[in-house]
Amino acid sequence: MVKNNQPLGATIRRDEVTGEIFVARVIHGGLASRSLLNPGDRLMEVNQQPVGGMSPEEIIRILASCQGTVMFKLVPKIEKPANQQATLFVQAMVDYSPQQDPAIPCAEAGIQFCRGDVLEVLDQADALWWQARKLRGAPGCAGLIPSIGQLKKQKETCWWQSFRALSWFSSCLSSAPTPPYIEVVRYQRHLQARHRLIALVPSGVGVNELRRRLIETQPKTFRGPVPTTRAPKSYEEPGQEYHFISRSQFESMVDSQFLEYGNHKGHLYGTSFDAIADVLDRGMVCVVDIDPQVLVRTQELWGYVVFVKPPSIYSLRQTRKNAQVVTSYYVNRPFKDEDFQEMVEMGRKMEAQYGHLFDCVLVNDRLLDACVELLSAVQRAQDEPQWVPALWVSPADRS
Ligand SMILES: Nc1ncnc2c1ncn2[C@@H]1O[C@H](COP(=O)(O)OP(=O)(O)OP(=O)(O)O)[C@@H](O)[C@H]1O
Repeated sequence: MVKNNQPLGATIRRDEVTGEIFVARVIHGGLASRSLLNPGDRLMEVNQQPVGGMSPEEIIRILASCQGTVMFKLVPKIEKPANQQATLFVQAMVDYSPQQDPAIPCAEAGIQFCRGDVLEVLDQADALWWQARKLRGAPGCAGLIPSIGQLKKQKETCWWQSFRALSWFSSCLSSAPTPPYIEVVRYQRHLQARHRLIALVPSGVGVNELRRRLIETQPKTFRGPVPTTRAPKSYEEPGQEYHFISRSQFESMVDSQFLEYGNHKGHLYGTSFDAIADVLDRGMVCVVDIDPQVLVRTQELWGYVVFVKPPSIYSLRQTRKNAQVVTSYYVNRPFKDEDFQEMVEMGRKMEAQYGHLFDCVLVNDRLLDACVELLSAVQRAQDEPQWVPALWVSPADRS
């Protein structure tokens, strides 16, 4: 229901048999809920005009023409619906716009959300349309969001198709498709608990440099346990960013021990479970760079995923003037414009495909700024309360 273009925070429905008009739902925190309207109340009159037998559209027209106070005459529903469900917090894995969803009963009552938003679900009484509010920004009124059941029904809408594309990628590595929402809880790591694994997702834009500098700032805190077959550079200390091993040693580890491994510019690199566990068990923070498809957001690793994104081509030209790119022919050469275009394009594609898996997006523009930002993101991940998947935390540990 809308008056003077302002939603009243309620929807109505007509009983097709009796023609009676009922309040269908009342949005939590909206004007109608403050006026003590309840779902199931029978609407008799609006400003003394009987509404029985009218269509909902006619009633909305009456409301739209009302000036000042609106008086409803209602027959209240005898038993009030008790919302027994505990509040649920979910993190959206998809973008959603009610204006583009043809199935929503009232687009004005819906809320728009983006991947990564945390939503407080206040009402799940309707199996198809839940009421929720976004936690980011100023606390607003609740709105309708599709329930998980409703999302499953809506396989053909545009925004759902983009979600299916995403879940296809994730399913390359996990057999379960990505759900549209995951239940999350607020969690503060105990001081004695293992640190979260820090996973930097590269898009060819300086992840190695950032990882190296992070470890260098506090070598007793940060460690990168990546075995590699390449030779150490003059400034690299074995065991800090890399373990330098022979190809035959590497190959003997390949079958069982790696989360991910591959050939990069002629050398083998890997991320092994044991090496990560070793760093974490020493009470240090383990920092790896990893392909976004590798599942590190698990109960074992508590991965905190930082996507390192390129700035604009203009900024790349400015900041990489003196930088060298290592080509696949083992030659260092200055960056070219094609390299920058490739970085920007790669960053755009990765964000579109895997954005729902990133805890933090960091733009590697000016190197020192990016280093400071990375350090503070890593500290936040370890020391501040975080929304994490509910599956990771036992009920006794939830705050
Ligand atoms: N913000 C920055 N400003 C200037 N130079 C940078 C910046 N970030 C990285 N570089 C330089 O760019 C070059 C490539 O960086 P790096 O080797 O870390 O890239 P990478 O993302 O790991 O690339 P690849 O995935 O291809 O190995 C290095 O010479 C590095 O010093």
